[in-house]
Amino acid sequence: MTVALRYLRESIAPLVPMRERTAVEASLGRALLEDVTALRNIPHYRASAVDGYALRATMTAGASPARPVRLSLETCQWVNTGGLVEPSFDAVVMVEDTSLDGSELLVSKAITVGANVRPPGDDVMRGQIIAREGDVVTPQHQALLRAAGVEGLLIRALPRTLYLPTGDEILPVSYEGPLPAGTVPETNSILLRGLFSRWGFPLTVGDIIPDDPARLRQALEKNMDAYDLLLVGAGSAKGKKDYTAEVFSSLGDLLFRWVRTRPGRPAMAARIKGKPVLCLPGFPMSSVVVAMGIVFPLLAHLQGLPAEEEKALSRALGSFGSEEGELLFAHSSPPGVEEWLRCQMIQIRGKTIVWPLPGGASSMRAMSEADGVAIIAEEKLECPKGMKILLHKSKEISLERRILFQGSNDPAVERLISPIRRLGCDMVMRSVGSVGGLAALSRGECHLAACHLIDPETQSYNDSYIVRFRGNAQWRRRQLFFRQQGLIVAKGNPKGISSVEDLARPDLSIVNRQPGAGTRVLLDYLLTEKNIAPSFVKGYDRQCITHLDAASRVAYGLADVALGIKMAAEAMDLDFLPITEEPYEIVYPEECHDHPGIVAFLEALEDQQWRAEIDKIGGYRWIC
Ligand SMILES: Nc1nc2c(c(=O)[nH]1)N[C@H]1C(S)=C(S)[C@@H](COP(=O)(O)OP(=O)(O)OC[C@H]3O[C@@H](n4cnc5c(N)ncnc54)[C@H](O)[C@@H]3O)O[C@H]1N2
Ligand code: MOO
Repeated sequence: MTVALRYLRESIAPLVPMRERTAVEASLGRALLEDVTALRNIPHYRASAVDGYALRATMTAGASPARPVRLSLETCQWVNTGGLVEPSFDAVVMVEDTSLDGSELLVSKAITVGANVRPPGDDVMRGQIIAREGDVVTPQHQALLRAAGVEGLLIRALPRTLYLPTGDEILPVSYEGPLPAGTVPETNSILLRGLFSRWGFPLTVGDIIPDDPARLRQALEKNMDAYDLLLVGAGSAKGKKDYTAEVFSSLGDLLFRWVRTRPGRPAMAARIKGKPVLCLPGFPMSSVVVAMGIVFPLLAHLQGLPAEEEKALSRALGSFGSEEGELLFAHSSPPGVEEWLRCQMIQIRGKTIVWPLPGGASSMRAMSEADGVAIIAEEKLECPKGMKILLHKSKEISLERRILFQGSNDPAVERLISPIRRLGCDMVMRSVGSVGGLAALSRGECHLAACHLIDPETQSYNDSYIVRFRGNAQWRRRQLFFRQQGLIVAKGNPKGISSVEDLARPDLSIVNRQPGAGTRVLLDYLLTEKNIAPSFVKGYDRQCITHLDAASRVAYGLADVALGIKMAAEAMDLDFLPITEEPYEIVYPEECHDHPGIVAFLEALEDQQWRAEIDKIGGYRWIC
């Protein structure tokens, strides 16, 4: 990316002249290109600084509370704060230092000439410099400039950018009705608009262009003169309809294609009529990476500003700063590319830990849940657990009030985040299964774990597992609720599934959960109970990590049945055959008991709104 950017800077000249005149009112956030002097004094007349009486100071000589001076009201004049002090007066006495006695004013304080009078130019003198070249206009500047009689400003002009989304499958977000299969709502322009607006640059979004090289060429030719930078969305890779490179080459010089950055690898740029034209790959995260890594610094270059590479990324992300943390687990970075990881961050036992979120360049969820990005250099391949990495933050996070939950996935617990936030704290979650959660807790890698693990020997839940993982540590336990586990099947149960025995039917396939998930332990227990070997269950090795994921695979016909909780079946409008009710329990170390996030978690469990929501969904029974 750095190389691509350098090449762009060398190939594209900054715009000249990059200056424009604008009204003060329209100048917020813009950079001034000249010093600005006041055109009038502030205040521009002699103004009273207080509510009181304007008079001549000599008239108050010797006045004190014990011996007030009596003045005829005719010799002074009431004046409000900010009011004009007539030339015949030279001071204002505060109303608190006076009292009225008929038509006379009793003044109980001696004042000096000029007291409580703001002379013209007291704040700003006409001709004085009140804003300087290089200042970025703030609301405070705007008020000052207008008060000083300034109307227009010479500011640095902004490059005009056009974004052209392309793709036969792309529909406007305003499309009404259910989206036909194979179509995608045009959301990349929403992302870009937001980024440009945060950065303070204008962005125009064009109509969606179908995958037709002639139409793309036409759109570029038509808009070339009106914009300083043109961005084409998608069509960058090797698809049968990826024409962007061909069109760029036919109109100008292709400067580069493919960058050593992931996501964003298929990015390309051309110089057409001396102007930069870039293609942002279609996947949302790829677009973001190219926008932040190339487009944002290019906008600065077009304005003739210095590169300031070390600050560019932080600014592109919103200037939330960066923080170092240790990797929660080992990560393998692909060879030959700089990798942008979307990460979350937590502080535990005085250590800051960071982990990349799952999901590729197409994952919009990972992109929006992340606290920021960490960049793994091209030459770095294996990143061991505990390796220090720098997270460039894209949001404000209060680490001391945030907890990490690892363990069994449960949609009701996921819904606790909002009540926890209402209490001023935060919780981030990793669904690593019940065993994974207890193991993470034993390693000090989370504040809170949750499990529902049946012991096949005793048929009791959790005890033996907790004893095994806890070792000598002190852990607190709390059962939250019972949840119904059962078979999730297609609506109307077309395959006539009725019991666990059916899972061995050759015409059925299941979707399972990952090893260590309580639901998988339960399935193994149920199969053993019925003497069914896993090898007889089709799909036993197909895994997913959440109940909703399992249910969704049944909904899309990718599996006939999954063991899971009722809530997931309901969410996907599927049928549910109850099998058992299990206790769901949370566990946390004694030392975390006073952590504000744990205190908030426990308080949130009493949240009536949350409980009512869960009751409405069904499949849960409260313990207390
Ligand atoms: N055989 C290969 N396939 C792909 C490669 C490759 O090297 N070889 N690269 C992959 C990478 S990396 C990326 S990134 C994408 C880039 O795709 P394109 O730029 O060609 O874009 P499309 O294929 O048209 O779309 C990809 C994806 O993004 C969605 N999209 C496109 N525009 C928008 C928009 N404005 N708003 C929302 N979503 C959009 C589009 O529907 C597709 O789902 O290629 C990989 N493939
Ligand atoms: O580089 Mo692509 O943009 O990995 O997704």
